[in-house]
Amino acid sequence: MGANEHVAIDAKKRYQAGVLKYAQMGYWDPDYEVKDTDVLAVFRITPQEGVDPIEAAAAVAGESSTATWTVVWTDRLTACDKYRAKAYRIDPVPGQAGQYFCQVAYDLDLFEEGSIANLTASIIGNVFSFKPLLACRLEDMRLPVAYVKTFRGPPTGIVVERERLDKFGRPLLGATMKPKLGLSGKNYGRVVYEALTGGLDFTKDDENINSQNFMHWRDRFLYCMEGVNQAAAQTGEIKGHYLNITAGTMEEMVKRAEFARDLGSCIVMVDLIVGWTAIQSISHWCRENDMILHMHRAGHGTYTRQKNHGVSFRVIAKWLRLAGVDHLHAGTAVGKLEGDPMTVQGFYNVCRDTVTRQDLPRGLFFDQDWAGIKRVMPVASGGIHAGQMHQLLDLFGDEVVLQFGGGTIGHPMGIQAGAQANRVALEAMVLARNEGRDIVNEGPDILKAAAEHCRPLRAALDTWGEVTFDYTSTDTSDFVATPTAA
Ligand SMILES: O=C(COP(=O)(O)O)[C@H](O)[C@H](O)COP(=O)(O)O
Ligand SMILES: [Mg+2]
Repeated sequence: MGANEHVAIDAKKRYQAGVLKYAQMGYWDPDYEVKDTDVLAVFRITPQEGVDPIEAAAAVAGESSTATWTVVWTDRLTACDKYRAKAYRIDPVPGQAGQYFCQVAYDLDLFEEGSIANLTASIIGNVFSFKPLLACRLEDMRLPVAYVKTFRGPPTGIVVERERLDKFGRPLLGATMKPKLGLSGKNYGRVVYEALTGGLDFTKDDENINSQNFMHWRDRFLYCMEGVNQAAAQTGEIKGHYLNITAGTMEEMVKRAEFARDLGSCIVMVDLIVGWTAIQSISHWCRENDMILHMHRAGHGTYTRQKNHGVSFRVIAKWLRLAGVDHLHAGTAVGKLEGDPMTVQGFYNVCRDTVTRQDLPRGLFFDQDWAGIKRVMPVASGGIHAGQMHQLLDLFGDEVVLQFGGGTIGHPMGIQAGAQANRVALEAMVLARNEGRDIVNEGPDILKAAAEHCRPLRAALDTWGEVTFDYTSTDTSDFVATPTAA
């Protein structure tokens, strides 16, 4: 390696035709002073054998901002010194030979206001396929206040959602319809009705239910809203069903959203796979129409789970808060799907904080000021049951929707009993916590005591009490000695 390979080349030679190292082109600047208005990103890079890590970091900065593989004289027609992103820091990943965290600063002028599509086209546009890197992962971002303010964020937010629902001081309860596919509209609506009358606040379409032949979307909407309205009338509580409006075109999504609104639904749902622009459009629609927007993160595991390559879910959560969702699936830690407890708590902080603080054991590299945009209600869903209520309340607190799909509908005494078991378990645990009891250690006893007066809860504990999903987590912190266990 030449002595000056990391130093930006002399101004006179800088724009001569030919190939220079990215560091020599000015994309590595260890003395760079980060500005409050800069967009910051931290990437985990694994350079190929023999590739200099600093040059790899400079290449990431270059290819995610202005550079290409060779010098171009047209740089000189631009404010290129400003527009060039700067890799300014590189650290070996603790305990992972060959991996480095590199930090890159981007000038605010590089980004269009209010467009996640534009942000992502730069930050994750090309670099993840770059040949000198074996792998690359976007670990975290710091979005400056000036940039955050160009987004409208969640249309409803946690405070207004609770006011509309008139429910306070406890997590909300939901259930995903099962089986995921195949029910007719009438049977489906019956499941909604049973679950809501049993004590849940919400029921939910599954990610892959749209408008298949066994149940067209209008049937689903009509029967679900009949269930919602009947349950609300019978219980005296406000109820909702997340009507999934995911469809093949934006026009069709809006058509379905309008029908949901006209039927009196308080909430609609989309899947992450509809894409950033569609999410922002439907978020604006929800704001105009006073609707809560539920986001199912379908598909995320394809690129968020493996630590060496992809995009961390904490970054996806940040983008989704800007794009404007009210509910976001953010993991359970104890359930059937990937989720290291502290890593998952980091996702929850991104959703719920007014200012998120740097917290390396939870995977948060930066302080993030949310500049007053509303907070997102995280959703814990995926293989959870009443027997885990103490763990869920301890891990996530009150501002969360706890969603038990199989853990409601699979109850041996029926769906309504399944919902009752969850509501009683939740209320018993919230009461115990409020009385100052140690719910982590006493949780199983608190549940047993509540079950003495509630046969459905007893049956739930007998059926699922011993069910756990004890597997090693993949997406764990690099800054704690041993991965945390639930
Ligand atoms: O259908 C379910 C859960 O059903 P059940 O409660 O029967 O397991 C959801 O799609 C998952 O929660 C998604 O996972 P995540 O929330 O992690 O994105
Ligand atoms: Mg599902």
